[in-house]
Amino acid sequence: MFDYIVIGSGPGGLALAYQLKARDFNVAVIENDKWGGTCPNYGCDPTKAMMAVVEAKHHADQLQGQGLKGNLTVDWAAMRNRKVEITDPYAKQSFEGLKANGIEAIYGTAVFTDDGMLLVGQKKYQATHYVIATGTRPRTLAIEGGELLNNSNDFLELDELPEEIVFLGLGPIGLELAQLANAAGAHVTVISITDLEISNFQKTVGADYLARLQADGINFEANIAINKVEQTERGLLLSDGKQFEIFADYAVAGVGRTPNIEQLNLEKMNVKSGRGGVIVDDFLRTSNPNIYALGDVVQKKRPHLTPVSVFEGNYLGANLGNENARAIDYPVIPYIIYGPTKLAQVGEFDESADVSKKILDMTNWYTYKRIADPLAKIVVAINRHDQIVGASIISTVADELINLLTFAIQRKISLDEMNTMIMAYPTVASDLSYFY
Ligand SMILES: Cc1cc2nc3c(=O)[nH]c(=O)nc-3n(C[C@H](O)[C@H](O)[C@H](O)COP(=O)(O)OP(=O)(O)OC[C@H]3O[C@@H](n4cnc5c(N)ncnc54)[C@H](O)[C@@H]3O)c2cc1C
Ligand SMILES: NC(=O)c1ccc[n+]([C@@H]2O[C@H](COP(=O)([O-])OP(=O)(O)OC[C@H]3O[C@@H](n4cnc5c(N)ncnc54)[C@H](O)[C@@H]3O)[C@@H](O)[C@H]2O)c1
Repeated sequence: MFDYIVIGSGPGGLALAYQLKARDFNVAVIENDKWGGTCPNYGCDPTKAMMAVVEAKHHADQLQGQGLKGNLTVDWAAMRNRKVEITDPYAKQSFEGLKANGIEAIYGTAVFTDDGMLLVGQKKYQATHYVIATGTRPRTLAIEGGELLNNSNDFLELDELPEEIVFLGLGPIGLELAQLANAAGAHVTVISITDLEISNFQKTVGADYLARLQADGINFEANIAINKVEQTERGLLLSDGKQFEIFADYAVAGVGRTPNIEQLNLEKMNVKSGRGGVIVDDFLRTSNPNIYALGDVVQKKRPHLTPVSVFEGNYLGANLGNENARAIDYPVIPYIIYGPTKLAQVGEFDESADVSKKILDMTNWYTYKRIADPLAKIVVAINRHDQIVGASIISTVADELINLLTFAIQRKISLDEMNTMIMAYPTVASDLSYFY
């Protein structure tokens, strides 16, 4: 009998398991795929390991004729092999880490049984409390020939890069994978079911971002709902049943993710769920008092990101079994779409009498001139206390700047306070006081 069984060994489940173990609870983690979950095996880490190569090429391209000579090319197979070398050891290390820390690591698919226990293979396990941390998987499209579409996992495993690739979806998966394929020499088209607008980002920087990708050679098609995929002699044929048709050697659906809940038998345990996943309250409790849920598998408005799952894991790790548990209180959450140019956003932009918004073109600031960044822009929202409350950035180094602004927003740092600090120059941090 365990105190806690955590179902799913992703970043959220692991953060929780280690915290509970440190509090001397008897803990088990169950995993039915690669230890460590989506982020290190199929998500953040593999994509960003490959993106590092693409970023280096773009940086060199930007300095062509300004001291650098000679064109660089991206070698897909070598880039993929590097990704494998970096990320492959993680699953084993993750499993061994659990064992070394006295956490029971059980391999197999967990299914709740009628008597409130968990069945994994032929064996039953019992705990006082269970935590569902089973994440999501790629969403499939229920269209004719939908099985001919690949997903992000398939794409990242490709040994050779097909020549003509179509991506469906204008989310981070479609946009990031399209940039990897394009940089490695494929002819890439991204098909959006909506207008060409990146949702949740400030419009001006979102439009700049798409223009950058177009300038890099990616084609975009807007307001097209693909409803049929066929295998033809010329390759895959994707069509919308009206006028639109496109041939491709390979097609990837980046159309969102589906919560991993069907296998669990949640109805038996009276755990309520919706289309977005398991329903929880502000204490991450499900409708069953003995079962909690965290991470991507939870139906929530907040973004599905590794640091959010870890935050929830840490929250439960500190609060489970604690009579004075406090409701979860999320900080502001930064969000990035990666690429050689990054799009990053944090905070709120609701303009009111209290909040004003300004757009600064930073392209000619020394920070960006030095690295020959072709476009650097920020939208900042400032309140009447002279505190930054929102920031939306496009630049090569937006991933660095967004975290500093996250800190400034979360800590409510005003211009006066910012000016009490000295930042190393020239860095993105040395520009911070210019945003007020
Ligand atoms: C291509 C891609 C790129 C991404 N890039 C980023 C990024 O740059 N930055 C970022 O912050 N986030 C990124 N994400 C999102 C990030 O990977 C997830 O938010 C994060 O992994 C969620 O963690 P989790 O612990 O909630 O779930 P997961 O990491 O999904 O872990 C859940 C685990 O539960 C297991 N499981 C499921 N059902 C069962 C069962 N019945 N029994 C046993 N085990 C089960 C699964 O196999 C899985 O290993 C990316 C995702 C993808 C797909
Ligand atoms: N940089 C990052 O942090 C990062 C990178 C990759 C993935 N992720 C996470 O992975 C998750 C999944 O990403 P995603 O891009 O698949 O999902 P998403 O939900 O962000 O975007 C899905 C896209 O698919 C489109 N779409 C929906 N139905 C469609 C259809 N029938 N045909 C064509 N297009 C359709 C939507 O309009 C949208 O543009 C997200 O939760 C995200 O947080 C994060």
